[in-house]
Amino acid sequence: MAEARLAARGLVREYAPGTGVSGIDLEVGAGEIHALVGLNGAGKTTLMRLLLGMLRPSSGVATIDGHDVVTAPAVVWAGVGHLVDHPLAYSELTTRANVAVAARLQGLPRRQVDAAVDRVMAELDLGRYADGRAGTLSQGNRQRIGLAAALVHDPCAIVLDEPTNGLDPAGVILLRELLLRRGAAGAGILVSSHHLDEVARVADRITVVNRGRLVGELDPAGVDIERAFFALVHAAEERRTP
Ligand SMILES: Nc1ncnc2c1ncn2[C@@H]1O[C@H](COP(=O)(O)OP(=O)(O)OP(=O)(O)O)[C@@H](O)[C@H]1O
Repeated sequence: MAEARLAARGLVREYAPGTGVSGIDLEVGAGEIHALVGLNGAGKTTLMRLLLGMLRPSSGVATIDGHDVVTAPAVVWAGVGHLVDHPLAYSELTTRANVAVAARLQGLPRRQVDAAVDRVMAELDLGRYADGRAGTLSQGNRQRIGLAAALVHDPCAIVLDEPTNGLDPAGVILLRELLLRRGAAGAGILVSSHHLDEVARVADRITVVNRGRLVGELDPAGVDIERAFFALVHAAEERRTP
């Protein structure tokens, strides 16, 4: 069987008792869009940081294409794209220069950069801001730069934490189509969101995180996804009550 693009096995990372994540087993296969949903503070960002090697687990293993993230070689990281926390954009550089720098930092050969930058800027409708300094752009357009920077090198493992943050309805649709296109092309995509209806439109699987644990899955084709979400969360809370 093919290696999962992203996998967590028994991942634990506690900040203080009862915080962080615990006992996480998760896989994102090639061509799969896997969404994480959960209340504020549930542990989604922590899990994504562990999967990206930004945080060391207390125990357990995170892998990308079968490589432990702690020791994965550069060639593996060249196939990873992520946007976790705030989009990183150099405010004095133009939009185009920011995305080009990201492409180079992610190992794209110099001769491929211009075409890749053009392509991803078109995907995110950033063309009209290409020569504007990032520091002068709106929050939503800076988010688009962050997404373009994460995706410019055509990664096969993608991790996006609340990628619709700040996006207008047109941006949400562009992102949706982009994710579906990348998934269909074989990328494994892990995405978190608070927008259950939007998640249901793109995700193949939806996993619910509650108090640092995975507590169940939602059917993306289900009729009342909000109700199903709260049912899982409440059931998890009741199991915790002594
Ligand atoms: N650096 C840190 N130090 C201490 N506690 C932390 C730290 N980062 C996160 N936590 C705690 O770990 C838990 C999970 O936080 P995390 O940011 O992963 O949740 P989240 O699901 O991404 O939340 P949100 O939806 O609000 O973004 C919370 O209780 C949070 O307070």
